Amino acid sequence: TLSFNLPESVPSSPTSSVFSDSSEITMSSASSRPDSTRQTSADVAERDYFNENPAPASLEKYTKQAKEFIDFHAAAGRRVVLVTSGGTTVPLERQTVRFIDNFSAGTRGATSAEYFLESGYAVIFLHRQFSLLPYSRHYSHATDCFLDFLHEGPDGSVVANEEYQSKMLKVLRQYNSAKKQNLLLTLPFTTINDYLFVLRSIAQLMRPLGPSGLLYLAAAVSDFFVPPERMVEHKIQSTNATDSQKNSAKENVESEETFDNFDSSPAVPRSKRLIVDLDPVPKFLKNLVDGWAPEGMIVSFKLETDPEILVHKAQYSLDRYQHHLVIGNLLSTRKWEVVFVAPGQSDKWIRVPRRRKTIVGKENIPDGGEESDRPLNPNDLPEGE
Ligand SMILES: CC(C)(COP(=O)(O)O)[C@@H](O)C(=O)NCCC(=O)N[C@@H](CSSC[C@H](N)C(=O)O)C(=O)O
Repeated sequence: TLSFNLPESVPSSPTSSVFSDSSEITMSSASSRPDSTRQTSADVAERDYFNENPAPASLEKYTKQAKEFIDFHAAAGRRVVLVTSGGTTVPLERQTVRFIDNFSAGTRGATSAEYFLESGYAVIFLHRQFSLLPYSRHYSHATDCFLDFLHEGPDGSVVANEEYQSKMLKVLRQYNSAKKQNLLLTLPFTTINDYLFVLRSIAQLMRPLGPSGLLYLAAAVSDFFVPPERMVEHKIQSTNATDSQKNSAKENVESEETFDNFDSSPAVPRSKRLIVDLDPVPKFLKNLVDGWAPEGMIVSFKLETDPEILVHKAQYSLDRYQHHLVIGNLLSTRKWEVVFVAPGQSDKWIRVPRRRKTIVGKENIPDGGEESDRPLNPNDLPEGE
């Protein structure tokens, strides 16, 4: 079983198993973090971002809910994990019609949250609105229409089909148990701005937990966004824009001038093209590790599509942010394998045996993975995955 062995200072409690596997990843509290007393460029970027972007309307409500949840479980001596899940969006208009999305169904986060709950954690599930949720993910519209699991009983009641009864009853009992014990708090986000404000607030609330607080960042987070001063109010027009719309869109057109040397499609006149000018999102992981939750246990995920760079990028992230674990995964094989990159430990690929369903499959979480020192060849995947 993979164990997050928390440092000695944490109250003794069973190690948590997140992925069932024979490997042992020991996470000890990071001791070599830079001096957090001096103002760094990350501090300046954080201050500017949160001063220049509007707090989401839900921030105060979610902060209150999270504080009550954390206080309740801290008083019970229970470990708390913040699981982030799903993709953040980057709106292109204030009255958003178009947006740039980051890929994520929420399967990784929702499944991991179930395992944390079954391992005795209290879970704050900060998730993309309408993405998969713990337990209900097994019956969500995204995978199977839940009505296909039901039929009308002889007395007109709604009955689960025989073949699904045992599994559905198990999931329902787990779900109701989590609800009854107040072990699961679900908070939705949509945009990158929602996500960053709420993440910062919750991470700061978790600070008193010290290493009993685990931050498990599985959300697919935007790296670029449209800053407020360049965000148009109304839907960007493709044709027949009124003068006022032309004027407001003019700001967008103006920015095209700076892209002259990118003009790679002369066939399409400039006025017909939409060239989007994005700024980088502050590298918030640095702020989180050094300032928001400096004593927390922090696990981030690194998503790549090129197997040649994944481990390097994961190691770079770990070296740059000095947190506890980076779980790397490739888009094409994310359901079958992940690589653990931890300080002072060799990289460890963990893979679901190909004869079984996926690492986050609906039916059977594998009772043991395979270890390897190299990624899967995407061409080796079974049909249909
Ligand atoms: C999104 C998936 C692949 C799960 O997929 P579903 O099961 O379909 O939900 C997840 O495993 C993952 O890699 N999540 C992390 C993806 C991500 O955006 N990672 C960031 C790092 S965390 S965002 C941190 C920010 N960019 C910074 O560096 O400060 C990256 O790769 O760059």
